[in-house]
Amino acid sequence: MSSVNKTAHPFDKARLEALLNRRFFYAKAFEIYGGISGLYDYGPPGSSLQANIIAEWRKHFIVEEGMLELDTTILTPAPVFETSGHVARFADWMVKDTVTGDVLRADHLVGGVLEARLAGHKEAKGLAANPPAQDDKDKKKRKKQAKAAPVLLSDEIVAEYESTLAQLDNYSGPELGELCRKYDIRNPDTSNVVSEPVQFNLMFASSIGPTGQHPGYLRPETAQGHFLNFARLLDFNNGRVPFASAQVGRSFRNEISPRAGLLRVREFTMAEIEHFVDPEDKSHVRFGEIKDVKLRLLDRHVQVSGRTDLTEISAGEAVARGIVANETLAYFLVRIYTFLLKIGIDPARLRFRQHMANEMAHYAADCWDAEIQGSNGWTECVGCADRAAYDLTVHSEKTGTPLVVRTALKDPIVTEKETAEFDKKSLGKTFGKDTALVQEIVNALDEAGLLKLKGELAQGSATVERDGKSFTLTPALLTIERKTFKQSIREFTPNVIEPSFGLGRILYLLLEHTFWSREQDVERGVLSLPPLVAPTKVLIVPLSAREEFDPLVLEVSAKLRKAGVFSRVDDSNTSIGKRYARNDELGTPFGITLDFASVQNRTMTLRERDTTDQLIGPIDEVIATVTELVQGSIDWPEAARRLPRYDGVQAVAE
Ligand SMILES: Nc1ncnc2c1ncn2[C@@H]1O[C@H](COP(=O)(O)OP(=O)(O)OP(=O)(O)O)[C@@H](O)[C@H]1O
Repeated sequence: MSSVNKTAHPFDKARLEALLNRRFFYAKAFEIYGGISGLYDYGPPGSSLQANIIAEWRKHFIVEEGMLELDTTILTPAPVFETSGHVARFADWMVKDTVTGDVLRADHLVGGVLEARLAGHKEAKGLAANPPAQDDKDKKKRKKQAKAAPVLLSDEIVAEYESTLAQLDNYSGPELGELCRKYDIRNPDTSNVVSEPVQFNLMFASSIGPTGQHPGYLRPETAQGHFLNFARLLDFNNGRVPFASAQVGRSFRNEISPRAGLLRVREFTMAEIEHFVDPEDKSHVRFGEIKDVKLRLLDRHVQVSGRTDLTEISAGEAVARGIVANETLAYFLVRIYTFLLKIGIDPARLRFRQHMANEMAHYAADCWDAEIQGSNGWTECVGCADRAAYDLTVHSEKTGTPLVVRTALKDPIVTEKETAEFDKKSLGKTFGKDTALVQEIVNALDEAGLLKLKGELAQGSATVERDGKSFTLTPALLTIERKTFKQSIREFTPNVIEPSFGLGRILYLLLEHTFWSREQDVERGVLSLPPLVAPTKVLIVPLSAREEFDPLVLEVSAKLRKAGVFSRVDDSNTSIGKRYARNDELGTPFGITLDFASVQNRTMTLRERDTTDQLIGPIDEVIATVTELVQGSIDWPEAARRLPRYDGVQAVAE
């Protein structure tokens, strides 16, 4: 079989972006009206790719883990986000160019400028270390580089910049303003000074109903829909925890200056899981199945020292050593990891980074982000947080709805305590309208207070007082006795562990990870998408448009459809090589060629995208083989053992 060199050409982002645009994976929305930053439409291959990622996500999480699926509304009344804290705190810091008024996100500005300076420093160091220019071309290149002004920095400043970058998510607005002044950070587009950072809430406000009587927001995450339905979900799950709910849906964030394509947009699809668990038992029944899987972790202690080296450690050890807070959180980190690998993310460019203590949401107990490395550096693609009992508690307090779990205790708790019992009739006769007040005073007493009162009553009478009024009690009105209580129900608010996926970020970085160009021709881009998520699984290519091919094309299409394999026919007038090249760009993993031999002998060839190797066999055998390839039950070397290699002339792609 042919070997493939996927790294013959360095990754070229511009080439990938041109491909994605040409093949309409996605494009700026409202383009003919000039477009709006941060809004994108997905075209046919992008939509299919996203749908296939979601289908696998549903299988991997909802089906495999028996989760409860939800589809809750996007439009949300304002009180929900007032209670959840989003109205007060779901905000970023922005600065304004003091001359042009351009708006920039403060942490991104600081990060971008410091990173550029460090890159310039590295370049300047490289230039200084280089031997003198060899020829005129080299001289010109050096001159051009010098113009771009890479500046050498002192070791001290390099260390300061690196430590600032490592903690960028930690800074408050005033601290970001201070950094801008200290390091003279200006708008890179204009070199103008920027204003002091001010907070900007990222939610899109709206109003519900014709008179605007219900202010609302477009949700910035799907999570609140899970929490508000908690009582129903718990009931659906027969009153027991742990269980998880899951939802795939749109979220909206009015990002300050979205500039990174699909990585930062204003409307995006999220897939979120809320796993409700007993706060006293965060073990996971299936932890044993995954405990030996190794993860690449960047924990907070490493980051504090400004380092970024990864610890490769099994999930079991990470929990045992207290690096990951509990089994359930570690279980989800592994499940996120296996999902991302399945859809084609390169494991060498995937890590889990722990949030620093003050970077976490104020209520979170621990938080890890699955970060994927791409041409923009490391990007958070999945947040995995232990949100403790925060959300259920605040919604319950606000609405008065109990959002708790009640479980029968195996060993009931037996307690003894002094208990006051009133003779209500006599009490009413004696104290009239003050009866309730007297009861309130006695009921508010603690154990010591009740014992004191009991002693006084044993002497004949006792006096209680409030607000200058005093009341005399006798054993005929009140008795205090020691009683035994048995508690057989435990009531608690569950904690929530939340894996939250941004599908657009994953999709774009997957495209980066799978893109390469053929060694012999850099123009021939390929997307090596796994069959599992590839938009089209099989391309059917009739050698010519002659009518005698039609029945075969129909037959093969129908048989693939019956086998559940999504195929497309390309009977355009271009050469077979061009048709395959086009589908390599679309990530189609397999191609079937129908030629004259197919008509005569009922054979057809099967091509694999990455190697361009071809096999040949009877139509039904090829269909059976490609079906298994698409299902992932066999790989290409196994297919090559089943079917003879084909080196014919007509159907070869090159
Ligand atoms: N503006 C956005 N565009 C695309 N995806 C996003 C955006 N904001 C968040 N996401 C996705 O949603 C996931 C969960 O959201 P979360 O609130 O944890 O992100 P975040 O910490 O606010 O992200 P960031 O710090 O990058 O703005 C993220 O891991 C990411 O994949």
